[in-house]
Amino acid sequence: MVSRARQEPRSSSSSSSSKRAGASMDGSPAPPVLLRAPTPPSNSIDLPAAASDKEKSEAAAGATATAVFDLRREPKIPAPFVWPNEDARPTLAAELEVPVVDVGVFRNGDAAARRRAAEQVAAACATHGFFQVCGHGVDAGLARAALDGASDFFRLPLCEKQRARRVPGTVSGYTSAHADRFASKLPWKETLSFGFHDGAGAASPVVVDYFASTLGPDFVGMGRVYQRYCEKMKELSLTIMELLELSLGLGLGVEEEEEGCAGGYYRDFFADSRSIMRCNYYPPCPEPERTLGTGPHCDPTALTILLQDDVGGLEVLVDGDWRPVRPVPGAMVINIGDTFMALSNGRYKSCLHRAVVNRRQERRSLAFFLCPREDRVVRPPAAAAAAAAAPRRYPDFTWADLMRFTQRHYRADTRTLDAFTRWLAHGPAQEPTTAPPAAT
Ligand SMILES: C=C1C[C@]23C[C@@]1(O)CC[C@H]2[C@]1(C)CCC[C@@](C)(C(=O)O)[C@H]1[C@@H]3C(=O)O
Ligand SMILES: O=C(O)CCC(=O)C(=O)O
Ligand SMILES: [Fe+2]
Repeated sequence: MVSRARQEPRSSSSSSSSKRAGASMDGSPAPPVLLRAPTPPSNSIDLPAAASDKEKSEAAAGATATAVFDLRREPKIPAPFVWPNEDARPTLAAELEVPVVDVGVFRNGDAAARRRAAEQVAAACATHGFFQVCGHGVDAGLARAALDGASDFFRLPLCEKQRARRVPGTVSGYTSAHADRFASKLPWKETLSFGFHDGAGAASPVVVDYFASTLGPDFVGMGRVYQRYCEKMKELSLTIMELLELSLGLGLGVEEEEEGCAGGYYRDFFADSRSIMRCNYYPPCPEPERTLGTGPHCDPTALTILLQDDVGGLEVLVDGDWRPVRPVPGAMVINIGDTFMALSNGRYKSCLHRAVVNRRQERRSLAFFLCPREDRVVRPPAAAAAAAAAPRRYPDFTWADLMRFTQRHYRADTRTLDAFTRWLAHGPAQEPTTAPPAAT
């Protein structure tokens, strides 16, 4: 039996000192706190096809209470957090060699440097779909403030965090282990998610407004940190879109390239993006080898920019093995999502990844998910199909449809895009027409 020992995190960490997981104030095991479930929305979230009969009968019976787990007080992991061995397979020790690409060349480099960066990205995206970026223009102080803001939020008492609890059917808000959505394979994490968009559609700073309206005036400072952080994330996303276009050989003409002018199909496609910011908080876990912080999945979104602290836990599936992605100080992790895989007509792959937890240290990661405006039709540029001389791999769809699919019908996992295209062919017809869940 292969040892199931989970790799312990790297020794040094700027994270807070490790806390004993699971001990309540007097040391006795703390029962999960049961709160009455919010009234299910009219179009309640269907359980994924793989849901057990028990889950479906509970849903049909309109479960009257939703367990809310305070993950810092569980001495052993409750049954719903135990994942199948296939998902929680041990980690292969070898870290994944992920190129660190200097994207600063898109602001001040020469065409040759941009081409070299594009070659690094093409090599990564043709295999595991992950690369890291430096020269991203995000001030180290802002990155630190964003990570520390996550610690400050998640250290709040559960009742305070619950003031921001997720609105059913949307991705916005606070959740502890998604216990409000799923009955099994619960992830050992808490998350806080909110939408970001700027430009013509935003009369005021939407992230500041979200924190002020959801958590109150004491949280305006935290909102300002994430407002600024999201603005820099969007800027970086558009630079990476240029880089991806160049790496796919769809790039700007030679003269535009020489002039380094911004533009291109993908950059324009996301100019009015409406993205999702998610703060992940992974408490220390009493039985890390039996659960997962985030289960195996491909991101349904277009691009993910991940800022992780130095604890480690992100893993990518490569040739059947789970390979750690080591935190590189000052760098950010980039991966392609399902929506960009469709935009590249399948030339770049949305790759399987997961997050593992450990006994001793909390871990924080900030994921910025780039998403198109809800009603934009996701369709690859003609050149993408022509260049690959391949037929269209995916049908036209809107992000609103894919978002609704992941929030109301299907738990994003390893086969989301295939399940979605099948649902598109049969599903929406029965779907009551409802406005897409607002990401903000
Ligand atoms: C559109 C989305 C759904 C999830 C957040 C995201 O913005 C992009 C990643 C998705 C997710 C993290 C994939 C794994 C399963 C999931 C349920 C989770 O563990 O949080 C997914 C997110 C979701 O809230 O549905
Ligand atoms: O926390 C991590 O390292 C990964 C999280 C992730 O994949 C996600 O939130 O989509
Ligand atoms: Fe992810």
